[in-house]
Amino acid sequence: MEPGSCEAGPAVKAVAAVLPAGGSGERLGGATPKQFCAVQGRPLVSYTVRAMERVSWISDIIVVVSPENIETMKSIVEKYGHKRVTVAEGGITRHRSIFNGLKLFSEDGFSKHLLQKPEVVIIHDAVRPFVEEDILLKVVMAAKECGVSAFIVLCTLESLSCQAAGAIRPLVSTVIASAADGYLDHSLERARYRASEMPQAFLFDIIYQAYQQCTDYDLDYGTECLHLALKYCKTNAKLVEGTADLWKVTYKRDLYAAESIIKDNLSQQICIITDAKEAIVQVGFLLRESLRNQIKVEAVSVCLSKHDSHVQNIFSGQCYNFVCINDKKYTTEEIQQLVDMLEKSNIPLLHPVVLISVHLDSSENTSFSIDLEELTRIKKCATEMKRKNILVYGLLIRYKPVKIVEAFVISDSDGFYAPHWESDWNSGDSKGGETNTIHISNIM
Ligand SMILES: Nc1ccn([C@@H]2O[C@H](COP(=O)(O)OP(=O)(O)OP(=O)(O)O)[C@@H](O)[C@H]2O)c(=O)n1
Ligand SMILES: O=P(O)(O)OC[C@@H](O)[C@@H](O)[C@@H](O)CO
Repeated sequence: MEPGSCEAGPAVKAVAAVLPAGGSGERLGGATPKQFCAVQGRPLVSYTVRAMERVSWISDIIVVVSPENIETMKSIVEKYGHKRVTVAEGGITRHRSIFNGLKLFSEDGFSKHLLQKPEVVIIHDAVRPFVEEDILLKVVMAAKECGVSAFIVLCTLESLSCQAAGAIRPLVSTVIASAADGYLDHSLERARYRASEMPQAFLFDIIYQAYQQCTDYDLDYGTECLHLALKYCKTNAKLVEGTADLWKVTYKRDLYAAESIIKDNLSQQICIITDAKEAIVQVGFLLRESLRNQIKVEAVSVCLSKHDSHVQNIFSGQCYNFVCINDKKYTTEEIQQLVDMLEKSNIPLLHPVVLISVHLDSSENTSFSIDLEELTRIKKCATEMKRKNILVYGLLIRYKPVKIVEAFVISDSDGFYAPHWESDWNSGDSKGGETNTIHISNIM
């Protein structure tokens, strides 16, 4: 999507992201660099790439890795279906890696992928997986706000300009300076200082020229891109308050913390799978709205067929709970097929996985024509799946064109429930255009 062509994106010609991922992770320990450590069976770097991919106005994502990890990174891109990603070769320091990533856009380093040179470039450590679109938009807009592309003029002006921005956080510990003898020299007034985090954003020409002018000392020992823009291009970055989840995975404890956050996020995700007719999908969307009202839903992807590429996404660790909607008569084959796919995908499952099989009945019957055999079959399936720690529920919905008539939930336990439904589903007629929703008021 062309950024700026819609209210969602920044009014910027093109935005790219450079993710430095070329480190060795010494402080974390272990043989595997932290960006490639598996979290829920998936490399940490893939979560950060995914976070950038979710932002439609980022046109190119450059992941910069050490030479020996180029192939590893390319296989991650392929396995998880990452798009808009180019892998670049890193350097011996973070600054050198970032510079190498930026070179892909310069005329002399023009990539064979014909990357579009960005007006604004985001720099974000690949080991900071919890980055959301709003902070990215804030730093990009802040970097753009002077918006003057007369870059050479600006760099020679004495006055500072602001074509850069960086996320900051309050300091947790006080910063002190130690004297040569190892004793306290002085401490800084903590309230006056902030921790520099990521993401950061720059007019591309600003940060590229800063790196070109960098001394080797800066490239080898520096840790702050904002400082380079100030030192070499007199560009004073705008500081943007970031959220607590922008932290960097540095030590083992950070990896454990990242794992529990990722688990919590993923356990909130649901995926609606349906290969039913359009009208049924409509009910699927109504169910989605009801679920949104009832539980915190991180992500929903509607797959129109089981062979849809979305399904591959699911089994590459994107979703962990499933709502399968179909209009076939109470089949359990679908449940078995999904469980088989889950087991074949050998992704580490968040337990328990919830699988709701929704059966829709629009027949004119006065009540559900489910017979005892069908009911027993669903319950038997649910009992078997429970041994695999997969909780299966059958949700039987009988609906008419304008309203839901009745619904039943079946689980492995004895008996079944009949939730009271107040459905103001007016089948999408033009009345007021109010959102159709299904309210599950309570379960008997
Ligand atoms: N030569 C380097 C060094 C670091 N980085 C990247 O810069 C980010 C932040 O750096 P840091 O947390 O220091 O990572 P490491 O250098 O791997 O960690 P350590 O210092 O513990 O070895 C990481 O995504 C890291 O992969 C990089 O691209 N190239
Ligand atoms: O110094 P490290 O390589 O561990 O991490 C880099 C950090 O310094 C950097 O990501 C932020 O402080 C913002 O510049």
